[in-house]
Amino acid sequence: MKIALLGYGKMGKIIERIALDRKHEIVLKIDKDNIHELTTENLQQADVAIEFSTPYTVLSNIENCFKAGVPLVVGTTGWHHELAQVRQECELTNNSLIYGTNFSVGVNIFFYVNRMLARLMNNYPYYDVQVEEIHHTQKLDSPSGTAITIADGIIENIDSKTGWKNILVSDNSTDDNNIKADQLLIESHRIDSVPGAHTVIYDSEVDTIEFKHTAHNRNGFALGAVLAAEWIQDKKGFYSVEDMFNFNK
Ligand SMILES: NC(=O)C1=CN([C@@H]2O[C@H](COP(=O)(O)OP(=O)(O)OC[C@H]3O[C@@H](n4cnc5c(N)ncnc54)[C@H](OP(=O)(O)O)[C@@H]3O)[C@@H](O)[C@H]2O)C=CC1
Ligand SMILES: O=C(O)C1=N[C@H](C(=O)O)C[C@H](O)C1
Repeated sequence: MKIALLGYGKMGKIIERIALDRKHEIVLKIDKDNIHELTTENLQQADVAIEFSTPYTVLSNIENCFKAGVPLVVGTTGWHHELAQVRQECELTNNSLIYGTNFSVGVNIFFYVNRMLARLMNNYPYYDVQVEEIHHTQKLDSPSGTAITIADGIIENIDSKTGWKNILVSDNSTDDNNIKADQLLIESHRIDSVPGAHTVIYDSEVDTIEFKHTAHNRNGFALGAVLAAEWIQDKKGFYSVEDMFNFNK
């Protein structure tokens, strides 16, 4: 399979290594300094594009892939408020896209069990629940996309929570730290070099239950993105990583 990498930072470089190990070919690498090479003609050399750039650049990269008619894996986070519009455009133009806040197998198992756990905990309303995420200090978005997916899985299943609120603990400028009872707190921490850790905490007067995923490195995210590229290359339509893992089947 011929792959175009849109974003050649921490993730792009690991995706390249894993794609080559799996006998794929990298035909285009786009980063900030060679963005002029992102032409329809160059994109059309690829069977699939894998996008891990920034929340500010992802939408125009998606647009360019739609114009070129190249199937696309989007791992970038921080743009999902635009999901409905991108989906509509993908379907109208008969293109293909798979997106996910986290492509690792372990986190997708975590997402699934998180929803089941929330359904169970809804019967025990004396436990309050919150989400904690820790990432490296270069991360541009907060809360993490993964934390938002976890929070959505809780809010869908716990009657007492109707929305989430983020507090970036290292950000001293946050002065509104009041959390209402129906808000799910997502606490974000930024610590040098941490690839990503997410914890769901159920706390009562008598005990605490913690459910935690820790990424030891970025290899799991990158392998998942390459698997997604293999999965999407001959499909049409708009998919999430959940469609690929399909744990409910
Ligand atoms: N879904 C998942 O499984 C995962 C998602 N992510 C997400 O992926 C994204 C990238 O993460 P990561 O690789 O760690 O970040 P990096 O900052 O290491 O890499 C992003 C790269 O994109 C480059 N870039 C800037 N503008 C453009 C553009 N217009 N087109 C293409 N590339 C551009 C940046 O260049 P420059 O530095 O010169 O600006 C940088 O090299 C983030 O949103 C992160 O949250 C991360 C891990 C897993
Ligand atoms: O920026 C990162 O590094 C990561 N971003 C994704 C997110 O926002 O959830 C996935 C992973 O946690 C690493």
